[in-house]
Amino acid sequence: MSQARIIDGKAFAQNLRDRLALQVADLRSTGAKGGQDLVPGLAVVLVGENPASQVYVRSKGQATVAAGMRSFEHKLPDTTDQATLVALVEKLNRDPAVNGILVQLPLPAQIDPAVVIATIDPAKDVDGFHVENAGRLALGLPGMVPCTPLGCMMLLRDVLGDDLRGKRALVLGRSTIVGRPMASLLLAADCTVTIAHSRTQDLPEECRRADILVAAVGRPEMVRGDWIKPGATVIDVGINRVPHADPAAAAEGRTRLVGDVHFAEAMTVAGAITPVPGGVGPMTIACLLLNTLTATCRQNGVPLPGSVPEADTAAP
Ligand SMILES: NC(=O)C1=CN([C@@H]2O[C@H](COP(=O)(O)OP(=O)(O)OC[C@H]3O[C@@H](n4cnc5c(N)ncnc54)[C@H](OP(=O)(O)O)[C@@H]3O)[C@@H](O)[C@H]2O)C=CC1
Ligand SMILES: Nc1nc(=O)c2c([nH]1)NC[C@@H]1CN(c3ccc(C(=O)N[C@@H](CCC(=O)O)C(=O)O)cc3)C=[N+]21
Ligand SMILES: [Mg+2]
Repeated sequence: MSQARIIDGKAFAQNLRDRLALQVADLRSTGAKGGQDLVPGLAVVLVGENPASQVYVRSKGQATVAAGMRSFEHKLPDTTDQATLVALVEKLNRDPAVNGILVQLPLPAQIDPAVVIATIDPAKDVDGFHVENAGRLALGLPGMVPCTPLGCMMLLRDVLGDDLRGKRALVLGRSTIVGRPMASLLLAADCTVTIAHSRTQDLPEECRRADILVAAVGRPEMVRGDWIKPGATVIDVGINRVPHADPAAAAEGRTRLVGDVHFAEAMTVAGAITPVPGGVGPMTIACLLLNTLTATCRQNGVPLPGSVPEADTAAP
């Protein structure tokens, strides 16, 4: 039986991070010569004690420092009110050492994420969640592109290159942070794009038509092998923690990560597929660093280093 190529997002992300670190070092010395502080700074704000969020925030901070950037972590209690968080974001907007701001989601129930995101200076919005950046992406204008879809797009370009053009792409999920921006990026890459969601009729059949399948539903292993077109490229965004496969381990409360795609089944049908873990997740973090570097260059009127990929939609 045929076996899909496994797309090594972890290795791709590490390679990108290595290149970004070289560019950050360059910027640091360029700035030092010109009396300018060009060291990219990323502020990450975490409200509450969600254990998964704590893990992500820690790994973002580590990746930021490893790339030679400055990391500013702000941890606020679960009981923080919206006005306090908005005031912190406004302070970060004014801080010239902070080039990128990320407010970790989800937020506690008393805080409206839309209000907080609207407060972030669009130029520092390295998540690309602000209405201005979302609108720019939808219109095909340059702006900050959400990290996860951007990372998916880099992997697709690596696998398919110019063959992306004209391909039938299906995005499963229509969230504002993954599905919708992903569809915009695929459209900008000249794919023929369908967006599917919980109201889609005959989802398996929609999936089977796709040359490119991007799954972002948050349902463990929902996409089965027989939903996939033979030879298709499958990008699995899902991060789902489920009980360990070994019943004894599961009984001890141990868990494992699975995607939204049934990986073993998909391996026998797809042409290429991202694993979970080690696929899209590491790309999200690398793209956060990329966006932080891009934001720093734009804020300081410095050209993007040549070897840094243009993170914009509009770029063909
Ligand atoms: N690797 C990474 O870096 C990241 C991974 N993730 C992961 O990606 C997944 C998706 O995240 P996110 O977009 O935030 O999720 P949301 O819950 O915001 O959106 C899920 C989408 O999937 C649709 N959906 C849910 N159930 C079904 C179903 N049974 N059939 C068809 N469509 C369905 C929903 O449809 P409707 O709109 O109709 O409700 C919705 O559009 C999660 O597993 C998340 O953990 C998220 C961010 C980053
Ligand atoms: N404002 C904001 N921006 C985000 O980008 C954001 C967020 N909030 N809230 C939560 C989601 C989720 N997310 C992930 C990032 C990295 C991995 C990642 O590195 N995953 C590893 C494994 C991690 C593990 O073992 O738990 C992998 O897939 O290989 C996963 C998920 C970013 N998010
Ligand atoms: Mg700076």
